[in-house]
Amino acid sequence: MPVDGSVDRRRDAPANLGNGNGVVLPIHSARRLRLNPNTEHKPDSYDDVQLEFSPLLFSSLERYLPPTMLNMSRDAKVQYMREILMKYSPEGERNRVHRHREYKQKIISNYQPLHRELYSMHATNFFVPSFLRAINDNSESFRSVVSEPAPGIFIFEMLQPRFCELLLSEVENFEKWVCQTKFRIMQPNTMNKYGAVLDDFGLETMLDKLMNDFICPLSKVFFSEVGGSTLDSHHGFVVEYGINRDIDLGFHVDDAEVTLNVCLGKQFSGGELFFRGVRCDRHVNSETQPEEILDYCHVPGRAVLHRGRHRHGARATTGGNRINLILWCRSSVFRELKKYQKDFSSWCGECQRKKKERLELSVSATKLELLKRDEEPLPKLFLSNFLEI
Ligand SMILES: O=C(O)CCC(=O)C(=O)O
Ligand SMILES: [Fe+2]
Repeated sequence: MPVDGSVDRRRDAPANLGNGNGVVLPIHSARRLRLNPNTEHKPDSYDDVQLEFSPLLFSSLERYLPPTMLNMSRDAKVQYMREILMKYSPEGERNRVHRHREYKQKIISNYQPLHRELYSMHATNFFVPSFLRAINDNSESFRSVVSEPAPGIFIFEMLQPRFCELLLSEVENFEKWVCQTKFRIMQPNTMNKYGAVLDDFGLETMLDKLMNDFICPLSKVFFSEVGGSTLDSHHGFVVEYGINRDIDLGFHVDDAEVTLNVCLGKQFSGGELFFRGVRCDRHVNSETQPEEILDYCHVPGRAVLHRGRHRHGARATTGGNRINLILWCRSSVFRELKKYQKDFSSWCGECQRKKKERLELSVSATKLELLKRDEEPLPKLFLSNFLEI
């Protein structure tokens, strides 16, 4: 925890521009964008286009193009869409995204993956059967494999030991390459110095599938009030603790709506996660209530799923090495809507507590008022109205 005991707010990790939701404003009256996307249209792929916006954004926006433009050349469509996007994205942000794309491209075209099978989703090789079954069935069957030791913290067996081994060895191989080539890589976030961003060396597509097909079904059920039904981008990384690595992790909230944290191994002691209740921006440093305290011991292969705003930290890893896979899942829709709201009592523990307090106060004030009225003779009109009801 920082010296003043406050919660660290993590700086935005490399932002993904999302899937283009909301970029549907008419620009030229002659060539207006559609209000609703043409879901039947199969957009072009823009993967090879080296521009300041994500290729996915172009593909999504293409569905909103005026019908007359759909059969135009890809270059013409790019030019038109880029003009629109430039109007909505500040220059600093565009440059940052552009530089980050170049950085990733440089890594991906030089780094030779060790285990290619990790780079696309092979669900039956990655996940334990109980998890797969629960996802494939329905929301009722999640409940049988998931435990909830404190409200909003869900624990379940997720990854096969073999998958954990392969991922650990891929990360080791990547770090060896970084060391040999002296490539300067970005740290996973503002607080973890050790570890690597998996999205940056080619695992982005696989992690996107992990979020969409395996985390979204759970977060729709468990976290719908914080954007769990509209997750549309992620930041995926591993964190490493032990000797010559990070020791612990201070009290913080994640830059995520929903966080998946799975222990990959290896052997370690200590490193427990501690949770202290969910908070909105305004209440992030408010007191913890006794019922909000939970300590959790990591077990390899086992996952913890929680709201990004659930305040937490990790205690010192006192022996061995601990490596965890973290997937911060974000919802651009939720972030946009949040700007217009003040009351977060559907998920912030402190907003809830304050609301309850206000309600109790107003109930006792009403009771007092009624008692006072009881003592006075009731006016006729009031009495007859009352009797009619
Ligand atoms: O070390 C852990 O398990 C927690 C990591 C974490 O909270 C984070 O990276 O956001
Ligand atoms: Fe975290």
